[in-house]
Amino acid sequence: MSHFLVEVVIDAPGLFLDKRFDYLLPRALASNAKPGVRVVVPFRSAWKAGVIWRVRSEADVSSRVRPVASVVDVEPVLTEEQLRLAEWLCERYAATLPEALSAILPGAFRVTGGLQLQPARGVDVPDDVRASSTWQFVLQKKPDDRAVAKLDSNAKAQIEAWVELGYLERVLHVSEQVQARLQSFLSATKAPAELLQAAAARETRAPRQAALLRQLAVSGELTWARKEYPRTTVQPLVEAGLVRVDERPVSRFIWPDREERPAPALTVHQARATARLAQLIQAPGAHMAVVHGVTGSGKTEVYMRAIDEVVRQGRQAVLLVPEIALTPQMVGRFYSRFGDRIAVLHSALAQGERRDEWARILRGDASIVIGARSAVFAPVRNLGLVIVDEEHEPSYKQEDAPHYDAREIAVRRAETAGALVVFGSATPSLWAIRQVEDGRATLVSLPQRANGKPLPKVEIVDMREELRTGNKSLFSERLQQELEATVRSGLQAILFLNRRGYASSTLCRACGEGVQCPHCDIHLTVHRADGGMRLVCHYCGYEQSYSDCCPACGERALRAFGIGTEQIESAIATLWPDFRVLRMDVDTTRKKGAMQQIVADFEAGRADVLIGTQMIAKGLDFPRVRLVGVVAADTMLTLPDYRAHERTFQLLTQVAGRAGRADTDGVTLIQTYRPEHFAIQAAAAHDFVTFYREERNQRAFFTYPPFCELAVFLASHPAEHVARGAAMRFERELRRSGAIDYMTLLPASPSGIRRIDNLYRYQVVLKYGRWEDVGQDVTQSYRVVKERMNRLGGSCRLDVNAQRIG
Ligand SMILES: Nc1ncnc2c1ncn2[C@@H]1O[C@H](COP(=O)(O)OP(=O)(O)OP(=O)(O)O)[C@@H](O)[C@H]1O
Ligand SMILES: [Zn+2]
Ligand SMILES: [Zn+2]
Repeated sequence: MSHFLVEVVIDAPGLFLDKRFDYLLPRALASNAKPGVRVVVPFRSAWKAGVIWRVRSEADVSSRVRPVASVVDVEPVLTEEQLRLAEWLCERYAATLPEALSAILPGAFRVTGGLQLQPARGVDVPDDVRASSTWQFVLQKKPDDRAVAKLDSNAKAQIEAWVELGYLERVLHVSEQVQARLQSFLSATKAPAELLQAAAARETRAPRQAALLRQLAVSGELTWARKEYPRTTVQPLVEAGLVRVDERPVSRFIWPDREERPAPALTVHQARATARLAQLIQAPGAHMAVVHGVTGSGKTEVYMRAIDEVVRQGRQAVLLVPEIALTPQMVGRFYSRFGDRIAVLHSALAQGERRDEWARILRGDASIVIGARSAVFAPVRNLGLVIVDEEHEPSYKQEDAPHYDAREIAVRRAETAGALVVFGSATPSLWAIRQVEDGRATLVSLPQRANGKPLPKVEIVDMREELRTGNKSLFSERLQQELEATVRSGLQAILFLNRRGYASSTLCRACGEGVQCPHCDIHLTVHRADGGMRLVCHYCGYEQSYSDCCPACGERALRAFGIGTEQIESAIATLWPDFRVLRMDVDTTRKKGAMQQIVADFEAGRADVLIGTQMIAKGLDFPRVRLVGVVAADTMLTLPDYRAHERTFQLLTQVAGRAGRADTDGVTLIQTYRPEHFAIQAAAAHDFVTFYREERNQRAFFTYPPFCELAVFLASHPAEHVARGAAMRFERELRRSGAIDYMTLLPASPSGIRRIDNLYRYQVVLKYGRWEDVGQDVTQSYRVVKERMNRLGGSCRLDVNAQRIG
């Protein structure tokens, strides 16, 4: 007789768990032994949750293989395609299987298993035992071993004795983080005519029953509102065979009010783009397109038409947007077009909502998924289209393990499914344009704004001139004039600065020292908390109060340097006390929903000026914004990052693009100390092509992506020599491996910030052509070092296809 064996991936971190473990499946549980089903299994001396990866049938099974303890699901929570995708994640990003699993399956599906004490069944328990308070405690609480350990020694001894005597037993209890929400439905089991007849017969005797029957005759089905129809009303109808009650899972997610908005007539360019995408959708096989549409060109409408095309074919679509763009307004736009065929997946949802939306997609109840980065893993079974909007955004790359890039996952899934993948942006990344150059992607352009107006006029303001003429304010004369004019005429302005806080650092005018974080190798940032000033570390959260007394030399000569968003806010309050100002940065958006609130307030005209960091540059559509002011463009240029020029160009173009999107003409002013820089010049001229050529040449010359790929290894440890040692060991391992012929190594060195939160950080940067050539050796070397480092109390990470260094 053959046995069912299942291979289980354990849902817990730890390098030693990075494999599939064999378990025996008892015959009684065999019917739901499907890959993607959650189980609880015995593991060493405990219970662990996991997912069935594969099912095998084998004649001989070693007696050491233990049986599965509990099967949680009837239907899988992951599709076969997702399981294979998880395996691919491991290869592509040097991830472990549990890491890949946790990236794909939402945390709301987490399961825990443990033993609970409960009275044994069918055993006669003496009355004096029953009467004791300890017995009552066990009866009510069903305690696990941890809860028992907290009891006094008397009670503990008593309980152990009862277990010996067989009065109590330990039973496995499985609990889910969040359970499906079930809703009862009432449905008619007879034809309307028969229901109406039955209603008439009950009219006087049972008017409520009659009312229910008449409703069901019209609608066929109702959600069961127990206030209106109590059980005493429903039960007789069920017994009479007229009504059926069943429970079905429903989503906890509540949609905003649906506001019908007709689809606009397409502009010429939108029509052309839509037709091109429709061709690619209909063509057999997988395809890739890059939609390069200037800011305000109406890309969203083009996406909607493509999605419509795919859905009409009976296939599914996934739309990825940056987290910030997932405002209720934006989701509302899609909802008004597509109704509840949409599912949303993003971090602002409650656990239960996420779980239910995931389940709706799995059941095929939703055919359009909208979400942030992780929505790329949505459990669609018949994928026809993936759209990555604002494709250039760094947030598509996951910072923690597994360090996946949602753009690559999108390509991978489209290839597997024979679907179209679309990358849309006003400022496509060098990577995206490279796909076009290499013939892998089709370029689709939207060169004009949907409102028919020109792109906003951009002026560069030379701040060196302002200094020379004696203006020491944050705002140039020009910016002051335009700001005043804009707000006085009832329109809105956006002021952009890519740095939060009040000032970026401190400097002593007497001795030249600044104040450093005691735990990190970085200057403290000045913040203006209620009333007073504070010094804050942006890396570890350390805080201290601010005084102008220099900690190094003791002179009262400490000054704040480098402007931040808070300083702009207070400068406006001084210059124009009547302006209504909103600020959007990490500090004002920590609370859940705060970001959405700011966007909604500004959109509704409850503020004149919005001050913000890069958060405000992404795909927001505010019709009343006339002026955009970039307070200091240089802060981004000087970052120690090979993508500093690209980021500067993208941010300037995107933020400039927030101006003049509806009926007003837009004005953008860029304040800078380096007005001649090509990234600034190109952004001001809306000249993507010139920027692209210049940047492409520099990257090719110095061999940086997209002309190679980077991987960054980082070791951190409280002792500097251990961190350095691990990085050097990794480097040596690689030099000894065959992969060294296919890559360039930048030797072990301190990372951009040498110490964060008392941990020293050392890195090794790898440059290579294709991961396939080096991946196995690199992963192998990484594991060797990581295992050792884990024992030494430190940690290692390897960011494959890294978007930044250090
Ligand atoms: N065919 C059309 N006719 C009239 N208005 C349109 C049309 N298409 C889009 N719009 C409007 O144009 C504005 C800009 O559209 P949308 O937000 O899609 O731009 P976008 O291309 O995504 O820009 P960005 O890259 O700056 O986010 C929106 O207010 C939208 O309602
Ligand atoms: Zn000093
Ligand atoms: Zn710190």
